[in-house]
Amino acid sequence: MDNQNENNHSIERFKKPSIRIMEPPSRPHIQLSALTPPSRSYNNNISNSTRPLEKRNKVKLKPGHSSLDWNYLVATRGIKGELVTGLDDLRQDATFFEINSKTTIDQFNHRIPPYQIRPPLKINRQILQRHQIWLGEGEVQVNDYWCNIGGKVYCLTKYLEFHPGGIPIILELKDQDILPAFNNHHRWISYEKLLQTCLVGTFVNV
Ligand code: HEM
Repeated sequence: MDNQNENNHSIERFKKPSIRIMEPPSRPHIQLSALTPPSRSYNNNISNSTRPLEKRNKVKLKPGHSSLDWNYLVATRGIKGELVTGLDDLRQDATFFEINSKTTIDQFNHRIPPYQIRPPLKINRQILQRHQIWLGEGEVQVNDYWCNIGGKVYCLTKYLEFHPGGIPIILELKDQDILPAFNNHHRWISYEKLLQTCLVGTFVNV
C-alpha cells in the first residue's frame, strides 16, 4: 500500500504544469483603404479614396511612335528646328513683326531654330490661334498645332501622335494654358526636356 502511494506521488511530480492558454490580444480594426498606398495622382480635385488605383488612360500608339522614336526624331530633326511647323506663315504676319525686337527677327530671318533664338520669339494669343489647326493624324502637311504651356509656346504638331495619353485630351484645351492639366496627369514628366526643340517662343498678352 505504501508502495502504491509512493508511485502515485512520483507520477504527480512529473505531471506537466498546467499552462493557461492566453487569448491573443484583439487586433485594432484597420480599414483596408488605410493600407493602400497613396494614389500617385496629383489631382487635388479627385479624392484618393474614390479614385481607382493606378487607372491608366494610355492609348495605343501607332508603330514607330514610341518614346524612343520620339528621341530619335528630336536628335535628327528637332535640333535643326524641323519639328516646328507654321514658321513660314509668320513671315507674312504683321503682328509678329510689331511685337518682336529686331534682334529676334534677325535670328528668325537667318532661320535659326526657334528654340535657340535669344531673346525668344514673342507669340500673342492672336498668332497662337492662327496656329491651332488639327485636321487629323497623318495630315502633317496641313496640321499646325501650337499651344501655351506655362507661358511658353510649343509646337505640338509632330508630338501629338507620340502622346501616350492621346490627342483629343490635349486638343480639348486648345484655348488655355495646358500646364495645370499637364500637372494633374503627370507632374513628374519634364515637358521642357521632351519638347525642348519644339519651343516656338514666349507667350505674351499683347
Ligand atoms: C503637351 C505636353 C505633354 C507631354 C509632353 C505629355 C507627355 C506624356 C507622357 C510622356 C506620358 C506617358 C507617361 C507614363 O508612361 O507614365 C503621358 C501620358 C498621359 N498624358 Fe500627357 N503629356 C502632355 C500633355 C498632357 C495633357 C495636357 C494631358 C491632359 C489634359 C495629358 C494626359 C495624359 C494622360 C491621360 C496620359 C496617360 C495616362 C497616364 O500616364 O496616367 N497629357 N503624357
